[in-house]
Amino acid sequence: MIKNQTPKILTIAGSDSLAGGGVQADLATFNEYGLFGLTAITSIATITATDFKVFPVDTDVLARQLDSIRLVDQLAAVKVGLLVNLDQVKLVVEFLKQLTIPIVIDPVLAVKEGDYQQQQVFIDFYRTNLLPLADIITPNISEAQLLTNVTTINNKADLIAVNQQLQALGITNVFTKGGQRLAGKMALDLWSSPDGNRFFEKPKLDFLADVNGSGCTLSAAIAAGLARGLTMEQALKRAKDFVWAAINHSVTLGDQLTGNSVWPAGQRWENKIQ
Ligand SMILES: Nc1ncnc2c1ncn2[C@@H]1O[C@H](COP(=O)(O)OP(=O)(O)O)[C@@H](O)[C@H]1O
Ligand SMILES: Cc1ncc(COP(=O)(O)O)c(C=O)c1O
Repeated sequence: MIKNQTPKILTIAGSDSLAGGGVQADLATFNEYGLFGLTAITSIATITATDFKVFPVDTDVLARQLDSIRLVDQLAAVKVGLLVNLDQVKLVVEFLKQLTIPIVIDPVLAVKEGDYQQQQVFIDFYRTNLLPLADIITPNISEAQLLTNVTTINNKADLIAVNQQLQALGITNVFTKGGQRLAGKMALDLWSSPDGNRFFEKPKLDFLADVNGSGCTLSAAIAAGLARGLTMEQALKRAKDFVWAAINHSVTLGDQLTGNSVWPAGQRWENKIQ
């Protein structure tokens, strides 16, 4: 048998039928990076014109998916997205503890697609037990606030303050996304590492009301870059450019849906049409 050594990468996340975010975005991103993507699905999210709902997968079913992933040799990295309840967090903590590969956690605790927000008891457990296992976490501003006692984030100094609190939890790298939520002409994010703070900025794409899947795509791209052997700095820079192109080429799904779904093929498509 010919051995195909394409690097393998895992996402543990929910399904998004509109395919802006969730495992759909993750797999599409992994493909763009030339990786073979595996999935452990935690939930099914449904987005309609009026609401965002999440239906958890049974704990046993998630456990079985993780058991089959354990049979896979040499995963190159893992990304964690939407986890829905404490049992899921506990399972994922035990799974991640056995790994020695880069772990990227996107703490999906509040989404712009609806009024979904996790309970405090969940957040407390998640913060103490799951997040310190990550090589990097990628909260948006709302999530960074939920995870700390910082109540307002309006500028660079606030981003630095919130990242400091998150690092104090034992998390080595924190990448907080100002994104669309932070006022200004630039989409500004802050990476804090043991070596200090570094801002990432790109012009804000203001042609649309909302972008679905930008956070999922960014974290998947960071994990993919690390799986490809990039340094953290290189992986972040590449991911920021990648998600910018994915937003720039996002797809309008229908007049009744407020946001576009990001398209991870954006950067490749850009190169093709130039
Ligand atoms: N309108 C935009 N134009 C350019 N970049 C954006 C825009 N909105 C978000 N981003 C970038 O996309 C990435 C994901 O951020 P964000 O959308 O805030 O995440 P989330 O989906 O978790 O809320 C960040 O790098 C952010 O700066
Ligand atoms: C399964 C799932 N995870 C995460 C998200 C968050 O997406 P975003 O990347 O827009 O933060 C969504 C949003 O639709 C989702 O459906």
